[in-house]
Amino acid sequence: MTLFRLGLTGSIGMGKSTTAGFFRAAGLPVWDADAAVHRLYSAGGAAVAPIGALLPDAVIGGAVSRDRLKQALARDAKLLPKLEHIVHPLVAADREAFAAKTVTDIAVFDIPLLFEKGTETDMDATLLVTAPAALQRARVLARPGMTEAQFALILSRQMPDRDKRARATHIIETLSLPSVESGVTALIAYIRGTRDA
Ligand SMILES: CC(C)(COP(=O)(O)OP(=O)(O)OC[C@H]1O[C@@H](n2cnc3c(N)ncnc32)[C@H](O)[C@@H]1O)[C@@H](O)C(=O)NCCC(=O)NCCS
Ligand SMILES: Nc1ncnc2c1ncn2[C@@H]1O[C@H](COP(=O)(O)OP(=O)(O)OP(=O)(O)O)[C@@H](O)[C@H]1O
Repeated sequence: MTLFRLGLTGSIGMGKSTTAGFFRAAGLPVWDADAAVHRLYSAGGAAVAPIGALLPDAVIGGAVSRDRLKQALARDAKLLPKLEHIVHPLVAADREAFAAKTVTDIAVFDIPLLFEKGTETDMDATLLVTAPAALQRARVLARPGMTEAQFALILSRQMPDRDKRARATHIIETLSLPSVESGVTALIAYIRGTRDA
């Protein structure tokens, strides 16, 4: 049976990592796009040399410095597409290597920018985790070092939750841990049921 790819996404603080944990607990492998970028940027990672060729200052001690990258991105609006041109094919290759060695029937791909970057076309279905705006806000502002201004800036750069809701195949409201756990169990059973049918 071919691998069923479930793309997991949601805006900041909506509960992607927590929900991914329930899929792992149910025995499904989870690929994490943010973790893949961290691997690619770390010493020996495949993104270090090409980013160093584009921006020598962004490499410190053999690894990409995210602070230096952010400073450079703030100075030059044309830099992000160039960076994406390097990073996105490497991220896609990491994802495909993971998929190739996966032996389960379903795998979960935790991708914060799933809809923003159009990656949903590589998925068999998408799952949006969401919550009321007030709950999202309370969760994010509870994080150490997070400010109202920073939260507003991050939100302004993400696709609005209502647009993500319109695009998603499945939606789970992350109101409580037990409700998410049962939502995950039901979704896995649903996907398996549709494949067996
Ligand atoms: C800009 C960087 C250095 C910021 O790193 P940092 O550790 O501070 O934050 P983090 O990665 O969690 O991103 C913070 C927020 O920025 C937004 N963001 C990050 N990359 C992008 C992008 N390519 N386009 C739009 N928004 C982005 C996300 O909404 C995210 O919530 C880093 O995100 C980066 O190198 N991005 C380019 C690579 C990329 O496209 N990554 C996305 C996954 S493929
Ligand atoms: N179902 C839930 N019930 C109660 N609390 C939750 C639930 N899901 C997430 N939370 C809480 O909300 C906060 C954000 O959750 P999480 O880190 O999973 O979100 P995220 O979408 O991965 O965030 P980010 O986009 O910032 O990486 C955490 O404090 C977490 O404990």
